[in-house]
Amino acid sequence: MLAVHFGAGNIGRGFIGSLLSDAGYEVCFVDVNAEVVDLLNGKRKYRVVLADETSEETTVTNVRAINSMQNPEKVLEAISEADIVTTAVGPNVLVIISQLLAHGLRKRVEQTDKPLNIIACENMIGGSEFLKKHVYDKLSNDEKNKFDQTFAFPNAAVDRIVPNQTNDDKLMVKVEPFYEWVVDRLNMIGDVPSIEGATFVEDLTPFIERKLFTVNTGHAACAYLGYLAGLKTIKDAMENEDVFQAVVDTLKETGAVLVKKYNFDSDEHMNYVNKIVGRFKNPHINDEIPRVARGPIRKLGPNDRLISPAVQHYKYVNGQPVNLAKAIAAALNYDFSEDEEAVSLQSKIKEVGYEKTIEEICQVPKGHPLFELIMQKLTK
Ligand SMILES: NC(=O)c1ccc[n+]([C@@H]2O[C@H](COP(=O)([O-])OP(=O)(O)OC[C@H]3O[C@@H](n4cnc5c(N)ncnc54)[C@H](O)[C@@H]3O)[C@@H](O)[C@H]2O)c1
Ligand SMILES: O=P(O)(O)OC[C@@H](O)[C@@H](O)[C@H](O)[C@H](O)CO
Repeated sequence: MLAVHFGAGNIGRGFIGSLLSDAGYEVCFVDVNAEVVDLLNGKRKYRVVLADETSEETTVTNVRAINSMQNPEKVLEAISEADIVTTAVGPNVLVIISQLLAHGLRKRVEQTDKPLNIIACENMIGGSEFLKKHVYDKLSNDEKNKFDQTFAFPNAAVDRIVPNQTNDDKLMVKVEPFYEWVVDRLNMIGDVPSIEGATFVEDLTPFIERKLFTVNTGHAACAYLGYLAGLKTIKDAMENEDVFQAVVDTLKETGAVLVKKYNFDSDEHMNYVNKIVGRFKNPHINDEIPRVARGPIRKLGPNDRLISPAVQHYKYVNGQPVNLAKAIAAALNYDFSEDEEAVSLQSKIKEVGYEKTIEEICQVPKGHPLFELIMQKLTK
């Protein structure tokens, strides 16, 4: 069995690649990082180390890699032979890989009608659907019909904190022990694969919203408020009393939305929240704030971890999402000079002001109560 996985980065090697290899797949990574590709092809294995008191180590074997810049035709071949395709490249890069994927799938349908699932493992709602849209934009109507019979793009939620790696062994990945991979079973094609550690569910929406609006909202609040407080890592920020309290209060707001919307048991949800807060405090992980804060324009988008739960708060809960608004204001002020999106966000604010930026990037119109609340937090 062959798995083609786009993105041999933190989550690609540290989570998805590792689970797929354990499930018996040969994992063929596709990446543009020549160093990582060459190392994977040289060693054909890498180490995954748990970030806890055990430092338990496993070796992921049966792996290889293709440099998609140098050898795009090899990627097409691999896609033709694949039993599953997965990605963990970041939402913006999905648009870029959709070109090669479309070519690969075209080549594949000429050779076989074997069904194939393509699963985007990104932190976004509807990631695989988004990738499908970009692939389908490149197809004729005939091709679209053929693809509909053969390929599926089930959405997924992925959860495992994998910080940026600074190990001497460039392939080794240090990961937290916790992980969760949930895939939308109803939108799959063919047999559901047997992958230990992956869960296939009939309704993904509660899972992805619970994950994104708890783990990622909490993470984002911690990172943006921690950055403004001059702190360096997520753990440092969680040790700061004000940031810690703001994270907990923000998660109470998203929790209220989720409990009401999905009828979750509120005690069980609080246990979930407490577990996540514990994960942020993991002393064995050195997760720097810029990794978690990366891409503030994406994170301030209307369907992402800050704006979506804040807007939904008005629908499902009485009262105002004051803590979410505080985190949104902190995100708007994120000015880290090494983050491209932070730089363009700040120049946009300078050029058109906060009001237009909130309307255009967050898509919260003037007149919406959230708009006023964010403006209040910005001037405080
Ligand atoms: N790290 C985590 O804790 C974590 C957890 C859950 C989900 N995710 C999600 O996984 C995705 C990847 O995150 P990450 O932390 O692994 O990032 P990363 O930067 O470590 O990995 C991304 C990889 O994609 C590669 N890449 C870039 N352009 C490419 C292209 N055109 N073709 C093929 N590969 C390309 C990069 O070289 C890199 O190896 C993101 O959507 C992120 O939100 C991350
Ligand atoms: O990957 P991003 O940029 O969407 O978000 C940064 C972190 O919050 C994220 O990578 C978490 O570590 C991960 O989602 C945990 O499962």
